[in-house]
Amino acid sequence: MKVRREVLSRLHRLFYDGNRHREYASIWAMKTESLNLLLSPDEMAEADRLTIQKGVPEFELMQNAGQVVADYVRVNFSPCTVGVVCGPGNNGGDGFVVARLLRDAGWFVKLTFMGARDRLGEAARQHLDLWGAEDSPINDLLDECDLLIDGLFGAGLDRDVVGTFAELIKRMNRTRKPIVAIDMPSGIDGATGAVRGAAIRAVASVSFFRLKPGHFLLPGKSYCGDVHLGQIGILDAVLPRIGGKVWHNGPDLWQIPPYEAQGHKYSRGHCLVLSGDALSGGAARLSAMAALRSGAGLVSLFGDKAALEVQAHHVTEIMLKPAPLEKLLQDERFNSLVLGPGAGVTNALRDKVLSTIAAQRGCVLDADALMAFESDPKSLFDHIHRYGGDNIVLTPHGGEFARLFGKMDEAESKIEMVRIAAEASGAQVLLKGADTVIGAPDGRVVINSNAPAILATAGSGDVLAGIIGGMLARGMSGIDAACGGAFIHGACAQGFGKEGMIASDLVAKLPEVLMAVDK
Ligand SMILES: NC(=O)C1=CN([C@@H]2O[C@H](COP(=O)(O)OP(=O)(O)OC[C@H]3O[C@@H](n4cnc5c(N)ncnc54)[C@H](O)[C@@H]3O)[C@@H](O)[C@H]2O)[C@@H](O)CC1
Ligand SMILES: Nc1ncnc2c1ncn2[C@@H]1O[C@H](COP(=O)(O)OP(=O)(O)O)[C@@H](O)[C@H]1O
Ligand SMILES: [K+]
Repeated sequence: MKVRREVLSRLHRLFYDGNRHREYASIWAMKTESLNLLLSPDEMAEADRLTIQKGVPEFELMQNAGQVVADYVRVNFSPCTVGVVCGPGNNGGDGFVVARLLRDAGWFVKLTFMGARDRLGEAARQHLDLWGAEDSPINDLLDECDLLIDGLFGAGLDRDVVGTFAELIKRMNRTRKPIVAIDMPSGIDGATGAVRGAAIRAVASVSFFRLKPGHFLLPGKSYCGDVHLGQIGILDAVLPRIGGKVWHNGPDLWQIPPYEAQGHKYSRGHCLVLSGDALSGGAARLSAMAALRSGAGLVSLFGDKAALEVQAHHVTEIMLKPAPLEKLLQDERFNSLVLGPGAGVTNALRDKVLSTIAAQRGCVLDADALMAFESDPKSLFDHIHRYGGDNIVLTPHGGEFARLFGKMDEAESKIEMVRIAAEASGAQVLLKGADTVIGAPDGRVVINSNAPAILATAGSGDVLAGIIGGMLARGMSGIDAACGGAFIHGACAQGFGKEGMIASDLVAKLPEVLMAVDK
């Protein structure tokens, strides 16, 4: 009898132990110098300043910046007449270098300088002198050139563009000629992606060292065209001093736990998804299928018996658990939950959310699970702070976000909004939309930019919640699961890549995408 108990206990350990919050080494600690790191214009200026302080001449940085842009132009365009429009600061300085290098390469180049020589910095003045040719009247340049280079404003844009400059930007856009922007399209705020008055619509933006949030946040992203990054001699070694906390999402940021040769279904977690009532079960079913396809070892729908009887007609691999949640939560193998899709805003749902948080399970709170707290969000946030939110992901769209976190200042960028929300709630906040921004309570923010507009279809958010639920079941932390989930969701839509996509097509694409992101 004793032996049998020991064997059972060993089996239990082998199968279930350590399953509940099995976390894989987070790779964020190594991300300070990642190429996915995004720097605001102020942080970028600081990187420049620190690099120059360490002995790299500004003249050389500017030369290299111009070289990167000129190389991009030479690779992507055939020799033609190029018009370089230079503004009053160092963005214009880069423009002088581009003009000279293309001229040296035998291209025909015109340049208009919209500033004053004596107000340029030393490096830009030297490069203007090296260019050394006559300024072209802007009308000639716009009429006669086939390709325009926008060197008006970059990281130094510090106010709305009005008057002559706004008019010039509009005229450049109206030519419908291809425009390559140096660093950022002039008029786009590099920190927020906002259009400051007027902005260049570029076919390409060539930037330096690290990209900026404005390259990926809307509307900025839609003004940038192809985004190209080049290295110009700014030192990675300055990055720890800058301490940037915003990243562009991609598989380098997170790791999906690998399938282990000796693994079994319980070692990949069991995800519980709350079913809506008998007439609203499709959303939860989409989440459940997405969680299972994302590699959770097991997925079960739970909820009212009447609802599960309807679900029984639709599901095969997914199990049905009519037991009350309190009872289910006594079983530690249920390590991840998805609550909200199609659930209905009720007090009962509110209680289920609070019980799940108190039981310290990984969970995704979506849609109705968020709206159940609309009148008293503090009770949700207090509970998360009390029991820990590392493995909790809130996935509001813009409307739900405003109702849960209150209307924020219009001028606040999505980055700041999400940062405030994640800190207030104590959980990861994934703010959905045409651009998706994810925040962790410690201030880390990740911008996801791979989602095509075909994702705006009924049920695609339910699939996202399910993917994240599956990732949590596999042992990823809340921030990794949220980032991984958003990226994979976008990649599924890209993989489908055509009109007519419905949410279940995303689920069908998951195996292919998971193979592709597997490292
Ligand atoms: N050492 C550096 O700082 C380096 C900077 N580089 C380039 O320099 C750029 C940043 O240079 P700066 O900091 O000089 O800034 P910018 O050249 O982007 O713009 C600053 C100038 O534009 C004016 N300005 C800003 N907003 C305006 C508005 N709305 N209407 C009218 N005028 C406006 C400012 O008064 C200032 O004269 C980067 O984007 C990059 O292209 C590169 O050369 C690499 C090295
Ligand atoms: N224009 C768009 N471009 C890219 N992604 C989008 C766009 N509109 C919506 N999405 C994405 O589609 C999903 C929609 O989710 P949600 O609003 O919850 O819809 P539903 O409730 O129908 O599932 C989110 O992941 C969102 O980021
Ligand atoms: K520019």
